[in-house]
Amino acid sequence: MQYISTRGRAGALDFEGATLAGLASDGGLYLPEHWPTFTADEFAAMRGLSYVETAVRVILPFVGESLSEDELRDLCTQAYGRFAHAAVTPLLQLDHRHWFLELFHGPTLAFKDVALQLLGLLFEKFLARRDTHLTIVGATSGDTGSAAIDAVAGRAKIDIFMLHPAGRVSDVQRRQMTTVLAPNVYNIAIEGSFDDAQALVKRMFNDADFASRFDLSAVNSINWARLVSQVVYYVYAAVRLGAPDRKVAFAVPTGNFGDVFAGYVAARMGLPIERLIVATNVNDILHRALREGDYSQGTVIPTATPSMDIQVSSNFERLLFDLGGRDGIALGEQMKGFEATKAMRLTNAQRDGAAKLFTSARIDGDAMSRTMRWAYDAAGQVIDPHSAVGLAAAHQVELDPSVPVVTLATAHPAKFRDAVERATGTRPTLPSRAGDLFGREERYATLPATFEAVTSYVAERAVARRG
Ligand SMILES: Cc1ncc(COP(=O)(O)O)c(C=O)c1O
Ligand SMILES: N[C@@H](CCOP(=O)(O)O)C(=O)O
Repeated sequence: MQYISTRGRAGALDFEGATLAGLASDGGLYLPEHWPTFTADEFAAMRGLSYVETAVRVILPFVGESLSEDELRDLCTQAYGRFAHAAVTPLLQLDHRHWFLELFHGPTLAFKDVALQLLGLLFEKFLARRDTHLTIVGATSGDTGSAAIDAVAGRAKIDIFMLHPAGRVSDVQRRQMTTVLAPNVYNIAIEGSFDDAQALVKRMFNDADFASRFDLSAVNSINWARLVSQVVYYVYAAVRLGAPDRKVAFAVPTGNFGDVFAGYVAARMGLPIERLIVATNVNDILHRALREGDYSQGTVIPTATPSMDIQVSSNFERLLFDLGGRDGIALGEQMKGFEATKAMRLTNAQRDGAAKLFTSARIDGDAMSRTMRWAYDAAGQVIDPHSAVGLAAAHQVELDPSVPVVTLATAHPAKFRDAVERATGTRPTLPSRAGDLFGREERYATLPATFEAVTSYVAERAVARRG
């Protein structure tokens, strides 16, 4: 399997190359050159499989020659062995048609662990084959950072520089990152928004000298290897609810469009998905894009769902590429226009293609809080604010009532204790696997959101680490 760039000018890479590169050299994102598919019988045969075996079946067609089936099984066994639930991503029934897919049983209590536990191991495996020392630069609105740091802390051939927006992540999220004192971990609080942090990261990749000098790589969902492991839980949940004989809908709390794009990939692989409901908070660029074709960047508004406070959704580019006939040169022009003006209109092909599978809903803070209370009173569940945005959207969108609707529960409520307590009166406690977060020393730098400040910070430390 080869991977091609959404902007059509970078050379194709195999799975190993695309994983290590992260972002393509033309600024585009990698996608497989074609979508592997499963037959209905092959999906039906997955009903009895464990999470690890489902992961092996789903991911194997994407890895090509980069990993043997046994190597992949070994990595998945290690990655998902660290989850606190035997089902890895269990399904919980909320009422007669709504389900919760709990994705937060990993070490850092958010869905990011599903992908990053595996990605950390993939990096290690691939680096053992080469004489390369990777410098990971990443941007986080709270959850990717802690999951990535947990996955790579202490690994010999990797340094990680993680940018988060200062003061805009929860205290638990920040401490999960900043109390990891491993010598290869650098946390940077950026005086700006997540979008500023993400733009700085992309600019570092687009600076060819800087990127090659330090062998940059990515842990954000711009890295294809992040997304492929997220496809697994769509399949795992859907076959348990009757797929392929029955269609299933998914409601996905969305920010960078990575998680819901993994659902799109599952659909392209043949999984019968009735609808993918894109749930945004008031930072609603995706809702406007899907409803009106207007992809224009607004100012980020801080909310009680900080991980979704995003106004430029990186993975939307992958969807536009796939829906627009995979014309990388044309998409490259469209994206350049967006980068220059902060606005773009979707083409008719992109809008019509998206409308076949996606529906969106914009959920404000009141609706989010009401849904947290509904989950508590009606279903006896304390849920996190991001998952509540997804569930509110699942309640709002009209669908055939016989279709089960699965909301992706993307974080443990204890990560957002203040918001949960405000909405429900209950303060969730941190599971013991989070450790003594509040008794540990924190370490991080605070920097202005400028390219010069961040690159000189990274360069100085990356040079020192390489000796
Ligand atoms: C808890 C939580 N929910 C939802 C999202 C949005 O997911 P995505 O960025 O893949 O759209 C994030 C961040 O990515 C998150 O951390
Ligand atoms: N919500 C994310 C933002 C980064 O998204 P990613 O999926 O591209 O890593 C976070 O928690 O950091």
